[in-house]
Amino acid sequence: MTGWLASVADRAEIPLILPAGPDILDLKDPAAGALGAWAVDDIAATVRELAALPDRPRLSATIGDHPMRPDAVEPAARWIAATGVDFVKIGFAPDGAPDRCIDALAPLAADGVQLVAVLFADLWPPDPGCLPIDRLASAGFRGAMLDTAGKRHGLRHHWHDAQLSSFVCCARAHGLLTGLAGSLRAADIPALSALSPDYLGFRGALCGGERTAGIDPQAAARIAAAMTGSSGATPPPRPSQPSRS
Ligand SMILES: O=C[C@H](O)COP(=O)(O)O
Repeated sequence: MTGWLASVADRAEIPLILPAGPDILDLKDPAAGALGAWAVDDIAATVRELAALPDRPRLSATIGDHPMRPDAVEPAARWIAATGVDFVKIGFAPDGAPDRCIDALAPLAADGVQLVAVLFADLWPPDPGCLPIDRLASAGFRGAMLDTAGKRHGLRHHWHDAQLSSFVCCARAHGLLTGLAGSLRAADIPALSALSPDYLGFRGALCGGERTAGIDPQAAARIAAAMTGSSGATPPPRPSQPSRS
């Protein structure tokens, strides 16, 4: 069954999205770039706040947009991992030294940190054979997600569904969790759910179209309903809300 991920820009958005029941709450500041990072203190506070929630969503956090250099990427990932978040998301582009960055992160994965690679579908060729999936698996990454760095066009503008399906199959065959995102809309959900990724990721669609606008609870409810309709699943129980600070 395909789950869904919701990106939230700050702590104030969390009570707005929780009623929609995302499987993964993704702490990411869209105003600060494709993988804009939250302040570490805010991530750590959110980890603490949500720990007490029954059936809480898992938490992912992005490390920010960095050049593909091990000395930039590895310390940022280590810093975010120290917050205790469930998944640390790291962006990979073909320019620079993505392979060396992946290798530099292997010790973190060996320490038990669940790393998720975000591969930018508008920067890599639309062929899973060109992606470093083998290397990610060997380095101990937990997952690989296709997303877009630019937000003008959606994921399916850059990769056809057959190519996305190959990505899902290839990453899964390597034992990785698989995710698809990139300006996805409710209309994309049936076709992409049919490819059986582990999750679909959303931000813009939760804000009524503009990803730097705040979460719109009604738009979020529409995405939740579309996800439930596609999976045939029972809606998840409504979690209680964390205290605001
Ligand atoms: O991780 C998922 C992204 O936040 C998706 O954002 P987007 O729907 O605005 O492309």
